[in-house]
Amino acid sequence: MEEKLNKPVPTLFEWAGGREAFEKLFTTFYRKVADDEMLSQVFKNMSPKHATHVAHFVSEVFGGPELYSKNDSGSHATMVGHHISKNLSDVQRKRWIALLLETADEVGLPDDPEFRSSFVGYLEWGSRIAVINSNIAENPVKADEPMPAWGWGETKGPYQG
Ligand code: HEM
Repeated sequence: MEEKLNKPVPTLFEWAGGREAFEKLFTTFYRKVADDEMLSQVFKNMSPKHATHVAHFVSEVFGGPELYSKNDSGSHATMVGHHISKNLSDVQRKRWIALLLETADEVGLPDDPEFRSSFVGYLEWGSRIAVINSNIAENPVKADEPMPAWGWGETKGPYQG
């Protein structure tokens, strides 16, 4: 029992496979987005760096290195700023999540119940906030606010086994 308690807890970033895993996930995903009847319209102006930026943002939120806030010179406010006034709908949000989860299976992201529960929890949380922010005209996040952080949450992790 003691030994189990002393086991180091991996971050979601580490558990998922690190930077490479997130870059593969989002690069594959945004390729699918470009071919998707509904989402291709929403992302018609995305930059060639979009997939990498989102991969870096999520990596950092999941406990990885400061790939978005340092390497990409981004911040929580920068990310939120990209959604302001985009007028996203809940139908688009649901399609975004469905396609991303399909891609997660395709690229072999860990499929254990605990990781997937934390992952889906984050996507539900983040995507709902993105839709809310997309329907307001001013960025509510100040430039110096810290990046969000996401962990294993209430499910606890398979690392305990
Ligand atoms: C957890 C959820 C989400 C995260 C972490 C996220 C993250 C990001 C980031 C980091 C950017 C900036 C990319 C760059 O620097 O090039 C961005 C832009 C954007 N996101 Fe999201 N996003 C989320 C959900 C969504 C959803 C659900 C939608 C729509 C269905 C959406 C639509 C957009 C659009 C339209 C842009 C701007 C693209 C452009 O440059 O034209 N996002 N997002």
